[in-house]
Amino acid sequence: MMTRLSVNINKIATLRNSRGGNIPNVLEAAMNCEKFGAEGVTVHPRPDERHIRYNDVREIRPLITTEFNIEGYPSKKFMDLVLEVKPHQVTLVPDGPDALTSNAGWNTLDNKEFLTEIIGEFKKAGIRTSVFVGTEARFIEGAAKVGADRVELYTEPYATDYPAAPEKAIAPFIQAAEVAMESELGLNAGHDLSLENLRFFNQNIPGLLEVSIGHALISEAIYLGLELTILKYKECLR
Ligand SMILES: CC(=O)[C@@H](O)[C@H](O)COP(=O)(O)O
Ligand SMILES: NCC(=O)COP(=O)(O)O
Repeated sequence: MMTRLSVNINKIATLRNSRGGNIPNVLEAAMNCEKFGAEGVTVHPRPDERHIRYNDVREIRPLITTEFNIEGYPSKKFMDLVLEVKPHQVTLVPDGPDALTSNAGWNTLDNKEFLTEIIGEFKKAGIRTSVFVGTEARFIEGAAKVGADRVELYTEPYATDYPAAPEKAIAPFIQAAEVAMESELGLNAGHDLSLENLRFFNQNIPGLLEVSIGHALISEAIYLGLELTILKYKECLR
């Protein structure tokens, strides 16, 4: 099965927010991602709404015909939004409110009770749950124990190490994928994946179901256009 590409459109919203007004239009961008072949749209609302806004999330939901993935820290406000909007998937990320961007996965052992309760709420609402984790086996196994359907591997360390030493960079992720499989968890991945490093990642990670990509993809679209950029990312996933 081919790995699905979910485009994170936070950066489109960040550009719009820099000026006020509605250029570029995030709703149009979400629809265009799907039109140009993305198999999903990801958003990551943050408490200060400096990227995608809560209301954007509400307005995008009815437009999505593929898969809608909402990522974020499960505060009360975030949970209420997700339960109202009912995306196909929610990805829980342990970011503090002032995080510049996501910079770590969950310690699923220390947060066992918290995550179990939250995942239970989303499960009751029929929303698939994914937990953002690093490559440590005990935290992936912990994600299964709190009831998650999937994990999303935090790929920033892979992206950083890939240019100098691809084999070394991928090794912990191959092991993590095996642990996820043994734990009967579906496998997603994201953060800093790009046209440079995506093909190698996908070729080497068994059972990869979905990647969510924003920063590099939207940046490349400035030069190539969104349609060609999405096509190029999808080629890396073949
Ligand atoms: C969880 C993850 O890696 C992404 O959601 C990333 O944090 C993008 O969010 P920003 O665009 O707000 O940095
Ligand atoms: N979950 C990762 C994501 O949505 C996008 O991360 P990035 O490509 O913006 O680093």
